[in-house]
Amino acid sequence: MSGLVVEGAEKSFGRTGVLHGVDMSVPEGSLGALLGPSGCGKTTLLRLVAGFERLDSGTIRIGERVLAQGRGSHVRPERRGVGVVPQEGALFPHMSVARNVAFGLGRGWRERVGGRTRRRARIEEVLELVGLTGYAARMPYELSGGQQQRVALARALAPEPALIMLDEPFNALDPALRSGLREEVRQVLHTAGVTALLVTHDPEEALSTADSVALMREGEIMQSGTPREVYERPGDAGLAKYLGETVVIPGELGSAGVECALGTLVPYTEGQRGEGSVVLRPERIEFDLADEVPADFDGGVPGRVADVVFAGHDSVVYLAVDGSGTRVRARSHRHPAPAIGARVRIRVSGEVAFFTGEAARAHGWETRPTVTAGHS
Ligand SMILES: Nc1ncnc2c1ncn2[C@@H]1O[C@H](COP(=O)(O)OP(=O)(O)OP(=O)(O)O)[C@@H](O)[C@H]1O
Repeated sequence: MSGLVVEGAEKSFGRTGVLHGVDMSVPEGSLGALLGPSGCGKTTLLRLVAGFERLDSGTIRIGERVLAQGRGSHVRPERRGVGVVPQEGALFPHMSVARNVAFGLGRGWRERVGGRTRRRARIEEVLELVGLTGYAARMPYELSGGQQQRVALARALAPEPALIMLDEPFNALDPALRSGLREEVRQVLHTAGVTALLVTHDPEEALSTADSVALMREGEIMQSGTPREVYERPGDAGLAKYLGETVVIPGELGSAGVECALGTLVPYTEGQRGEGSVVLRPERIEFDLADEVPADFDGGVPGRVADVVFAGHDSVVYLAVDGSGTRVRARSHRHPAPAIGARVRIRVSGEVAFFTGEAARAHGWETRPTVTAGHS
């Protein structure tokens, strides 16, 4: 295995502790995302891995090759075999695309093979990889923002690095371009088979692009896993809210499961017995119109449609649970959308999160609308 491994990384600037024992890994040939809100320490970790900053303690290695260990051992950035695609303005404006891409190719690449230099062949190879064959003679100002980022990626890939890091690479692009380029970059990295780390504060970007996600908060990795694992099984309420829309309702954990307004639900968390918060995704709340349910069906809880909001490809449906004063937000693909006032039976599919104490708090860094059950 020669993926990236970070163990116990600590870093302070003066008296300000920024990283507090970061453990993270990206398996060889995969794309990992380092995801967290602004100021949590992502750039600091990227700079430590690239060798632009020195560790206070901990280890950074690629496979068995140690790049940095504590304050003592520090391989110089140019010897690390780590490529970085910076945020924006990444290209040298006075150099052609070919010269930009060739920038990191040292002497070894001047050797001639079959009548042309390895350098020339490599430039063509990486430009083809990023879909820019024929652009070698162009100047950066002749390219769109998306094309410039693809050249920056080609430049980082050219010297065949052991690791490539992308620092918020899509930030400067308009949203319409972003998702297309993300998908292209994902494919280029997989085709190249290079180990890569995407640094971003955008949950959707991390979840849709990476093979694995490490969630950073205040200088610590709070949770790591596949995008599906961290989205479906967040480690606390704050992480749940940061990663997507949530429904939060009060509940109590007993021997049969969590008792709450939506019935007795099965928790995946190992919460303590007693009162706390049930946290789930709106798309896990399902409902049937009461007149479609057989009279003897007693699953779910009864309620009514309190409101319906058109959301393009689906609808947001607010459901009021009978006798509890609880209103929850669900999503529905029904056409036509259910009528306001319609009687329903509400069910929850799968397991839910149940958090108590500190884990139930939101930490105030969620980026998405939170729908806490209100009273109707
Ligand atoms: N050279 C430095 N000297 C002093 N403080 C620093 C230095 N670099 C970073 N910091 C501090 O470390 C903290 C983390 O910064 P960092 O840039 O790593 O966060 P980030 O998660 O990358 O944020 P962003 O997404 O906004 O770039 C911040 O409080 C920042 O002010």
